[in-house]
Amino acid sequence: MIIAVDGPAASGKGTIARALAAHYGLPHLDTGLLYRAVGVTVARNGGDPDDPADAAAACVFPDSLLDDLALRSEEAGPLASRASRHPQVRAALFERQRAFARQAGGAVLDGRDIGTVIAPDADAKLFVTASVAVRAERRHRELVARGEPVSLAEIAAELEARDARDMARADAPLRQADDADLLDTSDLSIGASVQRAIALVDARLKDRA
Ligand SMILES: Nc1ncnc2c1ncn2[C@@H]1O[C@H](COP(=O)(O)OP(=O)(O)OP(=O)(O)O)[C@@H](O)[C@H]1O
Ligand SMILES: Nc1ccn([C@@H]2O[C@H](COP(=O)(O)O)[C@@H](O)[C@H]2O)c(=O)n1
Repeated sequence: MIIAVDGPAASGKGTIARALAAHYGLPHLDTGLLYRAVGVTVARNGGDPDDPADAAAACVFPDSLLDDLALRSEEAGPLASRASRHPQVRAALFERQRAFARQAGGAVLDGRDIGTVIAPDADAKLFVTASVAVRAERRHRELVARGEPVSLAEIAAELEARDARDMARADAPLRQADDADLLDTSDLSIGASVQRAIALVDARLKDRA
């Protein structure tokens, strides 16, 4: 069984994807981390994430980088978003994600193009969203707890700019797949969001049985 979870930045898709993976006993891949690894590698190489050659050269990185806390920083999101616009970067990361999705027994993947490009044949697809204000508050709380001093206004502006860039790119833009279920978590707790996600996936699986 393949479950695709897509949505804009800080919508809660990673939280939901991890919970679904635990619930159904499936492995989980946070595909945003791969793009964050590319963005951070470009920066560490002294390159420009807007330059296709610099970004493509950063697609080879050690797996250990995926555990680096720098990838979870506020700066890494925009770097990833800028690098991820280039078709060369998307092509370089495609097979790794596709193979993860197709492994025996299935998987849960979250990102921006899982339901549309990486696993268009997924058994269940969720498009997780929330208002910008709610997403900014959640991300702000997270960063403050980690000791990263960023203002709420700065976070909201960064989220909006990143979503606009992710939706506007020509290759694999952020969008809800035609057959994805929309899950707006703006007014839902984490627990309620997860319960709703499980109900939506169960309904899709029942339809397919
Ligand atoms: N329904 C919810 N209610 C309150 N907080 C939530 C909810 N869902 C997620 N959060 C919190 O919001 C923050 C962002 O959630 P999460 O990391 O799952 O989002 P994401 O969409 O995967 O983000 P990213 O785009 O950075 O990968 C986290 O601190 C998480 O604990
Ligand atoms: N499937 C994906 C996943 C991510 N991206 C890009 O990476 C950025 C960071 O992703 P997070 O989920 O960690 O926030 C994101 O803004 C996208 O530009 C992608 O293109 N495709």
